[in-house]
Amino acid sequence: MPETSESSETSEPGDPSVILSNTVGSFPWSVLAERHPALIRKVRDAFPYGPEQRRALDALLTSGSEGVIEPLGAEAEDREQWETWGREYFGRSWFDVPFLWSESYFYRQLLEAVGYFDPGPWKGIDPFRPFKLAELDTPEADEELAALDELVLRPAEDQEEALLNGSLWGNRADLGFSLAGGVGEQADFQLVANDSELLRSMFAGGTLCLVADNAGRELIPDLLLIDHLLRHGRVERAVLQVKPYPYYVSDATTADVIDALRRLTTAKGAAGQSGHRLWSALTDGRLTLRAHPFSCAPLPYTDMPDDLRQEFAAADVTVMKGDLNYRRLIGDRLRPATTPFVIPTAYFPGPVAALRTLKSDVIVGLDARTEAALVAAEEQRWRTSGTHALIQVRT
Ligand SMILES: O=P(O)(O)OC[C@@]1(O)O[C@H](CO)[C@@H](O)[C@@H]1O
Repeated sequence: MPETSESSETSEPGDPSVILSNTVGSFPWSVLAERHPALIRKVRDAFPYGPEQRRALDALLTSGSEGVIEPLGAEAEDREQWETWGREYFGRSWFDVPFLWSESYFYRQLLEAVGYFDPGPWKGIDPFRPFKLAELDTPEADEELAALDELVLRPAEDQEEALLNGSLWGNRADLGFSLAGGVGEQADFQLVANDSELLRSMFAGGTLCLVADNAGRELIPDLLLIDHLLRHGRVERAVLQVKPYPYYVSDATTADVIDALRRLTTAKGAAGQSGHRLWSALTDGRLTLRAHPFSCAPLPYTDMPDDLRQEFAAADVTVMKGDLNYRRLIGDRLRPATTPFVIPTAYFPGPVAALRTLKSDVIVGLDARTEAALVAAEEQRWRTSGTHALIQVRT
């Protein structure tokens, strides 16, 4: 089993333990101790930030590895919000508080360091944008879009299956996905749970809420799937939830949706047509964007505010994309992998599906044989390697 720690302050009686980051060598520890410093250096190199921002980035580097969690600056508009979300963690080591919380707060602090929210020249400059844009501009992205020309010649059902797979595998760590490959041969091989038939039976003309994950080469297939579902009357309306500000490096914001749409509308053939249809769907309201502040909250969806709860309740099906949304949907806690998916999602106010490649320790809904086979083949590496995926549904 992956290494975890238990904290009497974070685990309710009878509940599985909340994942912390204080076990050296564990996955969460590696994210804080290795990934975050590497990301700070990457961002530092990607922009000609002045001395003030560089100093702040260096301070975050030091704080993250050997310091304690500090509150946001007095002028930060969301200072109070973050206090509500976890003032008890201020003054503690980043490694000793829930992994979900410290990871989220790291991104908020990184934006603080580069002046993303401050009045001034760097306001609103997404520190991750160069990496997101680069993904849209690759020969692989061109090939994937060109492959749509053949896909649209196939029966609508096959297209839907391929696009669902494209959306799922777009979430892979390497962001590779293939719309062309026979309907997901490789994907099926690596799926550890597959409720795709059930999910597709829920596309029955109502409202789809798709909670987006990454921009770039994950968002493109998400948009293509939405276009297909709208075009074929599989859903009447779609709501695409994105992040209100840059988060977890590549999470999609409204600006990223626009970049992805531009990439589509300027493509030739079927991809271009799809882009134009999506553009119209946004303008006539069949597709709407939402960027709720809770989308960047360091908390599980069990704690969502009422207005967001109502939004999910109004959807006929909500599709949660990606690993982080999965952690937030079921709670960032270690449960037995065979726990039925319906148990940790019972609170969710409507039918919900998870489309996720496995990139962190949490998982539920496996059958015992699948888990045993995975462990026999890979010990626990399958949980975090990004080479396995799942589609799980709670009706
Ligand atoms: O939500 P995504 O994009 O699928 O994955 C995000 C993610 O891999 O990033 C973290 C590491 O930084 C993991 O803990 C996490 O779940």
